[in-house]
Amino acid sequence: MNQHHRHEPLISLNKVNLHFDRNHVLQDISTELHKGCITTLIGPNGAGKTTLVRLILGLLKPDSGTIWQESNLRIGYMPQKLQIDKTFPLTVERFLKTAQNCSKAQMKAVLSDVGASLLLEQSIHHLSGGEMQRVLLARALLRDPHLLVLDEPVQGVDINGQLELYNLISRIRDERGCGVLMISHDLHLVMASTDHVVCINHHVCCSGHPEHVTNDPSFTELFGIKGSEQLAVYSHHHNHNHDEQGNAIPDPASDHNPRNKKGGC
Ligand SMILES: Nc1ncnc2c1ncn2[C@@H]1O[C@H](COP(=O)(O)OP(=O)(O)OP(=O)(O)O)[C@@H](O)[C@H]1O
Repeated sequence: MNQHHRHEPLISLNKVNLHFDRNHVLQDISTELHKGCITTLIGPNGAGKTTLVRLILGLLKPDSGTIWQESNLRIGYMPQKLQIDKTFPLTVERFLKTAQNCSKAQMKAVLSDVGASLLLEQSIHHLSGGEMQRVLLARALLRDPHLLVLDEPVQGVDINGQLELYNLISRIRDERGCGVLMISHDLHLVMASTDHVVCINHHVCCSGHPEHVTNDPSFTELFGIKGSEQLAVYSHHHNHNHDEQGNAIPDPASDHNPRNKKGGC
């Protein structure tokens, strides 16, 4: 077990369920987020990742199950993308102030933390993909969060920039000791920069330390990854099928069936 997991949890979900009308989007989700630990949420499109994040942010309430969080927990949230009216002139400085009432010195310090110290006076509309992600990260950090929640933090960034961003997130975790929850579609890069992986497809399919799961032959079978293939193209082999509501139905004939084989999804 990773040393970070010895920390007390920041947030603990126990058998959380959530429906949108008849769509049972989250089914009996139990997981924990820990101080100093980077947890990555992966799963196919429509699996409920963003919905789970919205629950954790307190924007949605579960239909059943409990979400416990440490008292006075501060969460810094980096959204997937922001719709900003391009006709509305907005510098990075003004944009950062929309999140938190903060001094110029605080803004400079946090921009320097994310390697974007020269951007303060720039228009938000003229930033590159990587610069925008750094500014969004800086904005989330201004709250001095105990938990940083990042929804696809490397979206719109080239491969070198993605690696840099993941390294930056690891460094921020090391320096601040905060917990990190991120949604990612890039399984390969995520494996190198995360402590804990939770794969959901409405329910938790599998979870664990990436070194443990990648050393397990059932992992390759489960995720269908080879070499540097990415999550976007992986074929998600299950040990079960899903009905139209997404409920897991074991396939009795399959050797992926948990009754027939230990471990796996
Ligand atoms: N506010 C809502 N009202 C009704 N249905 C919703 C709502 N939000 C999400 N859904 C549905 O819940 C399911 C899960 O959506 P969610 O955005 O959580 O998936 P995701 O795993 O984040 O997907 P992606 O990887 O494509 O971003 C989808 O079927 C979606 O249509």
